Amino acid sequence: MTSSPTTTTDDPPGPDDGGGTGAEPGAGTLTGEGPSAGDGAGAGADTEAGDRAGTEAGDRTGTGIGTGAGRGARDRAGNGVGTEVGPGAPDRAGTEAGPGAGDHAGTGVVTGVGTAVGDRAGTGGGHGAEARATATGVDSVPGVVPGPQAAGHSGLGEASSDGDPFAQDALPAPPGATGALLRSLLSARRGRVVVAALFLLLQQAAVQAGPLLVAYAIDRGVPAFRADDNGPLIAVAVGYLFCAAGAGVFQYAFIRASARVNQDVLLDLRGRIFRHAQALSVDFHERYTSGRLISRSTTDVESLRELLAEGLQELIGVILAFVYISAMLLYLDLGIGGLAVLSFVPLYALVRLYQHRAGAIFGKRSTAIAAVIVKFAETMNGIRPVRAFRRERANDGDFHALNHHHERTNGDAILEMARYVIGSRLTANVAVAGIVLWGAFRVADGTLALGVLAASVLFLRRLYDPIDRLGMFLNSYQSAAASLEKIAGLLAQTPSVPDAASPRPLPELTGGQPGREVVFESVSFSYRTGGEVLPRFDLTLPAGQTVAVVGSTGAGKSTLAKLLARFYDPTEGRVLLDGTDLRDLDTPELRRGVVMVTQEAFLFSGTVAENIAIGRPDASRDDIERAAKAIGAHDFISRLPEGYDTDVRKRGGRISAGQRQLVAFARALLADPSVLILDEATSSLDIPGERAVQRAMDTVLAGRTAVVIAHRLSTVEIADRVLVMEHGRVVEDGSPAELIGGVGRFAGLHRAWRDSLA
Ligand SMILES: Nc1ncnc2c1ncn2[C@@H]1O[C@H](COP(=O)(O)OP(=O)(O)OP(=O)(O)O)[C@@H](O)[C@H]1O
Repeated sequence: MTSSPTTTTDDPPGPDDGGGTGAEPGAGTLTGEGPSAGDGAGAGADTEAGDRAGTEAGDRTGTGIGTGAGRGARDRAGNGVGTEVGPGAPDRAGTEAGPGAGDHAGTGVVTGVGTAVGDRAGTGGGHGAEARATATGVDSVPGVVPGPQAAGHSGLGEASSDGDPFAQDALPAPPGATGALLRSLLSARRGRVVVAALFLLLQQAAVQAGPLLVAYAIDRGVPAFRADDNGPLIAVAVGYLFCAAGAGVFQYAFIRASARVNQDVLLDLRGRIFRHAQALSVDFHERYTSGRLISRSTTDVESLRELLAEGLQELIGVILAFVYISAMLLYLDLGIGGLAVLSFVPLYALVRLYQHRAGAIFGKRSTAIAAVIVKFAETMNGIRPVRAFRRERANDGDFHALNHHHERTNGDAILEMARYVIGSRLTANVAVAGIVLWGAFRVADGTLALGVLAASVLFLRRLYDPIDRLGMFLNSYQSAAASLEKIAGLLAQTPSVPDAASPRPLPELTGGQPGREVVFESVSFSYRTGGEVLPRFDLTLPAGQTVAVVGSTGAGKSTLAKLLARFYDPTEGRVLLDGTDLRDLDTPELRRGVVMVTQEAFLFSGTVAENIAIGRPDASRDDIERAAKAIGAHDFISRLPEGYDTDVRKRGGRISAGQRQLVAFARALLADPSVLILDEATSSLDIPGERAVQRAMDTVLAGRTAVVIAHRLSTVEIADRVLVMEHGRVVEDGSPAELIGGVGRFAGLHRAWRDSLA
């Protein structure tokens, strides 16, 4: 990324930011009430959201305490859209509200609430604003699958420093890493590689025996036959058959042996990519989109497959043929052999030139196909905002450009190959013509046997034929080298949140201890790509306390939560869990101790029961059902076609956002962590759904330390303590009653919310 991260808190809402929407009657008031108003454009992308991030980018703009006001607006306006906008719908609010904001004044009253508040503001506000929203969408959360506007341009926007607008933000492989990767892949199966090479050697020997037998037949067999001795000719015929059969058998043996090596290598490589990517920290995934990871483990691995399956065989075949045929030619006749060897000089120069030029082209081609995949994946992941914002045409345009760019790089590669083939054939034909002419004169002089000339011509044809194949090899090699370099770059990444070198256990929980104490000690935090998000602070959360964190979008609530979940380590200071630095904890122990339920309540493919059991893989069906009952999810799960055994992907459409939340809560309840972090999703829940989630929340929060990033004032009321955050700082801290009774920011928000319900 060349552009600097833009936090929209520094980007005051200009006339375009929400202009069209904020001006709508009613909307202005509401957004003014909400602390979110105008800030945080583009910051809404939920960094945990992964592939849903595109949908969510900006949707959370309506979050924060202003959400209550939004709901009020809905109630007054009698417009269903308001429900979704007001509470800061994680995936529908911005999406559906956005387009209405600028385009339909009628709904603008309500939809304006959501859109004016955050980055969607741009959409309603007009083209200028859209352009800005695009920039912030990409920049404010670098690397996260961007929001709808951003998605439209991401492939183009991630320009690399080499000036290629289509280039991905590639991870450069350290020097020597590519070779080391290939060596490590092959050396693990050295024995089989040697066996395969041996078969290839034998196959080549059998193939290349042909011209020698022809020379023998012409120069010895025919004169002997004339002298009534047909033994040499019969021997040649038998030898020829024998060699042909041998070539076939060895070819088969080679293909079998090499196929096993190839399969193993690819299996190994894909496994390494998956394991490594999964082990990398959250910040890596925020930078490196899933589309690019897919590209690494599909097209890039595939190009290595081509190299191994065909390219290497070609190369070894060509090298063996060159060595063997040169030796035979020199053996048959030093002069002809010497000329043939001399012709290698211009051919070698051609090969080097091609290698050099094709290298650059293949690098671009691999990048170009990755950009196509990224664009495709992003668009499909964010299909709802794409529809809602009518991005189809713009997306078509972007995709067309990326697709064409890929096709052009492909065309360049083909042209380069054509130049190479024509050049090499020309050189080879000139060499053959010269040698034949000179050989013919020598046959006429009687200084060269006709059989030797015939065999030499056959050998020469066999010598130069593989040059095309060498081009093929170079093709696969360049393509695989470019891909391997990208894979090596990915595998060279180290987690920014490393496992503890010598992990320390957490102190045993004493009976009845409600959760664990959390201490942020002199903590400050900056994302890799931006300025300080959380200036130095100290904060203690006593064991068992339920803390609601509220504040405007971009205030740093999620960042605080992510430090506690150790998605990131603080830039300075420590986060302590019952006195132990999170960095010193064994990762499984940390994951058991601190659980974060993110807004999107992600469900994995598998059954509902399996999804709940992720919280505790050894849980019995009874445990799972007990957790679901406690949360209030049992009834809806029982009504699913196959109850707990319903596949959530196949029937995912049947599981609503609120139900997903309940499943996520049941999962958390089963995991039974001592610290639970809840990034409250409120958005697309209807009133009964919201109530169900609220009740479930009471259950899941009980008996543990809990941090809730609260978007609803009703949630805040169940907390023991409220932290109001602004610009990375806690500006108010107290019990809900204290803060409501005071004169601070929270009191104002609460009054606005109460009034909106009146
Ligand atoms: N991965 C990231 N890289 C760089 N900056 C980031 C990243 N994630 C968040 N930020 C920035 O950090 C600041 C705090 O963001 P954070 O997500 O913590 O806010 P928040 O209060 O949770 O907002 P919201 O209510 O919208 O979720 C914002 O300015 C945001 O742009």
